[in-house]
Amino acid sequence: MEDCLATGVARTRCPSMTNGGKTTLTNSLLKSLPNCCVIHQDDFFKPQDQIAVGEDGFKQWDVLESLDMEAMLSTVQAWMSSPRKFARAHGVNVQLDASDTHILILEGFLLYSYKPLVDLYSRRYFLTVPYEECKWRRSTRRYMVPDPPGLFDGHVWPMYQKYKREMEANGVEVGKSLSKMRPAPPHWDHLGNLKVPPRVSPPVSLALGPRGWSVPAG
Ligand SMILES: Nc1ncnc2c1ncn2[C@@H]1O[C@H](COP(=O)(O)OP(=O)(O)OP(=O)(O)O)[C@@H](O)[C@H]1O
Ligand SMILES: NC(=O)c1ccc[n+]([C@@H]2O[C@H](CO)[C@@H](O)[C@H]2O)c1
Repeated sequence: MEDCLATGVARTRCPSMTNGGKTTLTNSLLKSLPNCCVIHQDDFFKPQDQIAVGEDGFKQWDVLESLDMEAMLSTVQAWMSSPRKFARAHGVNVQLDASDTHILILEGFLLYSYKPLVDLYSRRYFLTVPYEECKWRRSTRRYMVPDPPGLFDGHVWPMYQKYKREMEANGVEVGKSLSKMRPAPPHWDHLGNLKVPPRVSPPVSLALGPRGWSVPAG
């Protein structure tokens, strides 16, 4: 993540499967990175009465159509048009004496499945935990709408696998060559000096072991 600090404007993403630890990681990064904003994909769930019920009888929370991704994209664009104004409006303490570095973290479970956002990244991360660990963590969670019995195996896990397969098929999977990744645009600081664009590195996959220690994968 330290590469982001060398850039003028950096956008990074912290997606993972459900309960992969992205909120925990994001909160930790927020504490240590200057001028850092976060946008949570979960804040863009549509109202409950707009969530479709599938043939399996489950409310389809884990599909892209259950999220207002246009609204999320607009929020990202608001940050892009003025990171400083966005940070102030969201209560982030803007450090004027530091370099004019601004960082946006997008945190969510379906970030790589919405093309307009996929095209905006400058760093990508994907956290995974094994099935058993994921199922156990999920069983301890209480969402605004509690999971009905069988939701994990009947809907959550199959959708995770489906979208992950699609990501891979679309070339968004981890471990792709550098040339497939676009660098962020150059950025000028407040004195008009061109800042070095971020060094483009391949997306990083962090696989979390059963007790959550992360190791780079692939
Ligand atoms: N490194 C870790 N080791 C062990 N447990 C962890 C670790 N990181 C997160 N957890 C636990 O896993 C659970 C899910 O964590 P977190 O909320 O950060 O995941 P998430 O990916 O944001 O989940 P969701 O998709 O539901 O929003 C929490 O109970 C958290 O305490
Ligand atoms: N945040 C919510 O309102 C909500 C409601 C029902 C289910 N979920 C779950 O959140 C996860 C993503 O963080 C998905 O797996 C949803 O099932 C969220």
